[in-house]
Amino acid sequence: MLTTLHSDPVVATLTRLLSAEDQQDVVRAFAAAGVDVHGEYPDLGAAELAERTKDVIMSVSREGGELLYLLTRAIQARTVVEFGTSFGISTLYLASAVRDNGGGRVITTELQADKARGAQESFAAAGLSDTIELRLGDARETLKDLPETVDLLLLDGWLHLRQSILELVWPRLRPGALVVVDDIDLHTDLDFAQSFLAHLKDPATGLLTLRLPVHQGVQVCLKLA
Ligand SMILES: C[S@@+](CC[C@H](N)C(=O)[O-])C[C@H]1O[C@@H](n2cnc3c(N)ncnc32)[C@H](O)[C@@H]1O
Repeated sequence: MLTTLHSDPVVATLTRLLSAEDQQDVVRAFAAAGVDVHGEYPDLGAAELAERTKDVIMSVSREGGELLYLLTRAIQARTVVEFGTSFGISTLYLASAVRDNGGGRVITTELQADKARGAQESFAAAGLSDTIELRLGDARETLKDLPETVDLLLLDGWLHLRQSILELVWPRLRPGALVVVDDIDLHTDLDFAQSFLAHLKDPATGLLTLRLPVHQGVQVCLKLA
């Protein structure tokens, strides 16, 4: 059976984007942007950090993307929210799954305008524009207005904002919804990363959570009630 993920326009678009990422040295790209990924977590505002890294492709891995497709299909998600579009690679995996679930919407949000424009072009090339709503701006504003029920949330924007975005979207997440956090292994020595992980694991939060050894760690969480 041919899935949307394996259809020609989606394969061609993902191949183009992922090949460009393969050719990029991400550490050098960050350094060129004035951000030392091995140093302190950059003490810059979200917008300044997005501006400086506007040419850096920093997507989910291929395996991570396939995991997103699989999870979205498995729970038959029709409404998905993504924090951090970048060039739209993860969005293409999510939207392919939503289409194959019978249709719905991926609401994704990006702070940096050039990246958002590039992502829109890729969504059109992949034939998935009708399934994706890209909101340009700061997720802390753009995700305030959401559909009544959200089935899956991907947290892939700046690490220090993830807990506040989870809290913003939380009332909309249905029981049984999934929260997927990419790059959970990054900056684990920092306070905000530790307190976010502790929040995910705290039984009082109401999540069942597990780290999967995919790329730089993917934390998959189930909202229990
Ligand atoms: C790791 S990249 C996302 C990668 C993308 N999910 C993918 O797999 O292709 C993080 C992105 O989040 C964006 N971002 C960070 N903070 C944001 C915010 N507060 N609101 C909207 N976008 C934000 C950055 O500009 C950057 O493009």
